[in-house]
Amino acid sequence: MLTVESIRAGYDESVVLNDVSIQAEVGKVTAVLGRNGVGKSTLIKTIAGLVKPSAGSVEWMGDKMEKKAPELRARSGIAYVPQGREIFPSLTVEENLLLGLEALPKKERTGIPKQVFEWFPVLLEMMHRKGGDLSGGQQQQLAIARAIVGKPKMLLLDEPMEGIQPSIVQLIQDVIIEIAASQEMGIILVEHSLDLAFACADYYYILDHGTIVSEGVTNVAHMDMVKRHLVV
Ligand SMILES: Nc1ncnc2c1ncn2[C@@H]1O[C@H](COP(=O)(O)OP(=O)(O)OP(=O)(O)O)[C@@H](O)[C@H]1O
Repeated sequence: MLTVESIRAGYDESVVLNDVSIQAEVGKVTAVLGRNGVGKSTLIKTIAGLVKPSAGSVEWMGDKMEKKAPELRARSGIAYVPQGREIFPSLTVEENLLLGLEALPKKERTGIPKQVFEWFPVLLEMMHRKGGDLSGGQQQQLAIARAIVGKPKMLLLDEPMEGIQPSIVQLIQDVIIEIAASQEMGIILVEHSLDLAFACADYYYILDHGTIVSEGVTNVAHMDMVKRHLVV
């Protein structure tokens, strides 16, 4: 279980998140929704350790995390895939994936798990191409796959479907659902599209003006109410 409790965080003088609390479970997809600029990425970066909170706590599998460096959080099973497909463009697909193994202890680095290519077959076809030569959708698949090879227990995905063609959006959604169903990983999905989030998440939180204004299970009954929070 990942528990974010009463987090206050931001940049320099500006407070972006104020008293934000969320929980995410292994085996479940937890969506963080909200309009542009409300602080979704800041929340996920606070969990990953890239933004330091000025108050509140982040607890992961019983350990306090808020003072731990991003590398230590990664080693404890929290993987972060930032917005904008940050892969290494001059390295091949294979080299990018091998770098993902670095999150594991040395003795567990036994090669790229085959499952990754079952989820993202295009990466097998493109193994020896440079990351920078892949399409946007292929780069996004590589970014997610690179996180998965490190066998995280909680995967933080920041708008993984943004600007991607519909067929790849569907594929990424299917993989997100399968990953959670495997019960070995949880996912926190930052998303601004209600439809995409509700298509794969079990539970949702809505951020607005730096606080959580609504949360619940992702069922049809909640959709209208959620929509009201998301319209500008
Ligand atoms: N590095 C930074 N330095 C200063 N301010 C920042 C920084 N990153 C984000 N902000 C500001 O913090 C606020 C929240 O940004 P954040 O990226 O967390 O929102 P978001 O909900 O993820 O937005 P989007 O949906 O557009 O990605 C915005 O006002 C943004 O301009």
